[in-house]
Amino acid sequence: MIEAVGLTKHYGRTVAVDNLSFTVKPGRVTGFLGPNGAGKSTTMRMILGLDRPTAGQVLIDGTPYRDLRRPLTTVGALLDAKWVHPNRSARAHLRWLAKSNRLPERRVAEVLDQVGLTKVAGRRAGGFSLGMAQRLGIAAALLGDPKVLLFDEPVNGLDPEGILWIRQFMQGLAAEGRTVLVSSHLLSEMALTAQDLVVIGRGRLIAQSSTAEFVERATENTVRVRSPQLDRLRVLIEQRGHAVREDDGALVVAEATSEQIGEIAGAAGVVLHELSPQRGSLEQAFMQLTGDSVEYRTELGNGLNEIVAGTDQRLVSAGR
Ligand SMILES: Nc1ncnc2c1ncn2[C@@H]1O[C@H](COP(=O)(O)OP(=O)(O)OP(=O)(O)O)[C@@H](O)[C@H]1O
Repeated sequence: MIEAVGLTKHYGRTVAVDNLSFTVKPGRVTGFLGPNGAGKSTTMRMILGLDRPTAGQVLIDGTPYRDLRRPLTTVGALLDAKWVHPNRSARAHLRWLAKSNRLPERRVAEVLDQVGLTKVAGRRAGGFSLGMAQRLGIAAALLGDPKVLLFDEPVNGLDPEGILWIRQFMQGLAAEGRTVLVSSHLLSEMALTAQDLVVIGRGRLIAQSSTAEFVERATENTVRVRSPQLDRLRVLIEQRGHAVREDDGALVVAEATSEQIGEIAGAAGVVLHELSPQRGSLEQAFMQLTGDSVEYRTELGNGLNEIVAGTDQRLVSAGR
């Protein structure tokens, strides 16, 4: 479990993280989302004790990082996959990490096996592809068998196979009861990977909820319908009080279910060629809720107040 309470970080006059409170639960993959410059990396660095909060605190299983007696056995992190000596083999890199952190050497073989690098463990890490380097970074994070794992942009630049592997691996770690926090810009990927979300903008909390709830609350549910009798159908639907717009030869009906539209059509004997409920995407929900907090739009408003004005308080409290 990770608990941030009133977490704040100033760099000179820049407020990178501003009174941020959230909880990351064990047994689930939690996506950490926010536009560029939102403060995700700064928050992750504070969780890992690499940056000192200006105010507030963040606890890992109830303890601040700096008070952990053997940090790698509590929390593992992948921040930068290229952080490895290029001439060292993968095995030598992990052995060095294990030794300097007083972890048993048998863990090296175990984690290499876990991430599928056993066969190439003797090769120089500098020659690794990005996908292999990510696996090595994950192996390093797992060395101390920690209950809490942090991944900063783990799928950036990976091919589809690498992305799928990381997704399933993170879900496997969560299924073992671990706490998994993962930041990513790839929203469609996060929609598939993360059960919960913490969304921030300009250092402040925008939403904390399950992924499904986040999408549902921030986007509109519509029904798309096509018919050779489109004009007649449109009149019938509008008579029932639904807002309708036309899109590429189809009608898009707001705030309706496919059952309702099917019944309206059926009762009037109107033939349908398509009747499909449209779910909002994580991208739409994200744009809707973070639109005001994108860093380069600063000149449009008066900074942080804007985000709070655009914040859906129900989402902030949801999932607690
Ligand atoms: N060491 C630093 N010194 C000064 N300002 C910093 C420092 N680190 C971060 N910042 C500023 O703090 C804000 C948050 O940056 P941070 O890197 O945490 O955001 P992010 O959400 O990780 O962004 P991205 O998605 O682009 O990586 C930005 O305005 C950034 O310029």
